[in-house]
Amino acid sequence: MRGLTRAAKRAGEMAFNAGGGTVNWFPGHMAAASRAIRDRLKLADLVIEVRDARIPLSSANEDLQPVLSAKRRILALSKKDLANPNIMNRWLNHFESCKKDCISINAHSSSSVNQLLGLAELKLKEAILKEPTLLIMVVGVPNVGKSALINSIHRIANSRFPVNDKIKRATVGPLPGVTQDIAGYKIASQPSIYVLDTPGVLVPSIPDMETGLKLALTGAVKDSVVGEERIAKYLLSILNIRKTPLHWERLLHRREELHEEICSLNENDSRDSLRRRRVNNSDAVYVQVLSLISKSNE
Ligand SMILES: Nc1nc2c(ncn2[C@@H]2O[C@H](COP(=O)(O)OP(=O)(O)OP(=O)(O)O)[C@@H](O)[C@H]2O)c(=O)[nH]1
Repeated sequence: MRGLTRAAKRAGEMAFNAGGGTVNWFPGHMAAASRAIRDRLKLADLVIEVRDARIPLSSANEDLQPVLSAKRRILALSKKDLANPNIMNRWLNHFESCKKDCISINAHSSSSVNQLLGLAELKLKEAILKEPTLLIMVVGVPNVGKSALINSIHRIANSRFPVNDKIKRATVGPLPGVTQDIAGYKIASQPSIYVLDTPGVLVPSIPDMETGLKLALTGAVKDSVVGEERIAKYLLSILNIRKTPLHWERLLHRREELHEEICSLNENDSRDSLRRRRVNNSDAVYVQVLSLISKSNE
C-alpha cells in the first residue's frame, strides 16, 4: 500500500494528467469494414481474434464482443516478443479461467504460428470431416498484426498442403489502417479452407483517454489522434511508476538544455543537427528530443 502511495506521489510530481474525454478515430473505411465484418462473421466457422499481448483488455473491440463470443473463437495475444512474459502468463491464466481458448503468438515466428494452427485444427476437428469449405476469420483492432499472421499461416499451410492458386501476400505495415478491405486466402483443399484478413476496426468512440493512450502507445491508434506530447508524458509516467530507472528531474533539466540548444541553432539546420547528435541512450530522453524537434518545426 505504501509502495502504491509512493508511486502515485511520483506520478503527481510529474504532473501527468491524462485528461478526460473520448478518443475518436473512426475513418470511413472502418465504419464500412465494421459492417462487412459483422456480415461475414455469420459465415465464419472459426474466428481468430487478435489482441495485443501488452494490453489484452484495452485492445478488445467491445462492440464486436457479443457476436465474437457466440462464435467458435481463439484469442491470439500477438506481439508476445514485445510483452513482459510474467504479466502475459498471468493474462493467459486469466483467460483460461474464463474458459476462453487463448494463446500468445509472435506472428513472425513459425513455431508460434504452428501452435496456433494446431489449436485451430483441434477446434475445427469435426467440421473438417463434415464440411466441404471452411472459413476462418482474423479480426482485431488496427496494427495488431493480423496481416503478418495471415502471411505466416499462408506460408506454413502452403508448405504442408501446396495449393495450386498463386500465393498472395497481405500488406503489412508499421502504421495502423494499412488493410482497408476484406481479402481471402486459400490455405487448404479437401476441405477448402479460406482465411479472411480484415481491416483493423475500433469502436466509434473510445470512452476513456487512458485506453486511447494505451492503444496509441502500442500503435493501434495514430499518435496524432491523442497527441504526441500526451503520449510521451503518459509513457514517462508509466516508466516512473514501474520504477524504471529514470529521473524525471534530470529529464526536465535535459529538456531545458535542449531548448537552449535549439534556440541557439539557426532555423534551417535545427532538425538535422538534432537528429545527427548522439543523445543520452535513454528512450525517454529520445522522446523528449522528438517532442522538441517537432516543436521547433511548428
Ligand atoms: N514484434 C512483433 N511485431 C509484429 C508482430 N506481428 C506484427 N508485427 C508488426 O506489427 C506491424 C503491424 O502489422 P500488420 O500485420 O500490418 O497489422 P494489421 O493488424 O494487419 O494492421 P491493420 O492493417 O491496421 O489492420 C508490422 O510492422 C508488423 O511487422 C509480432 O508478433 N511481433
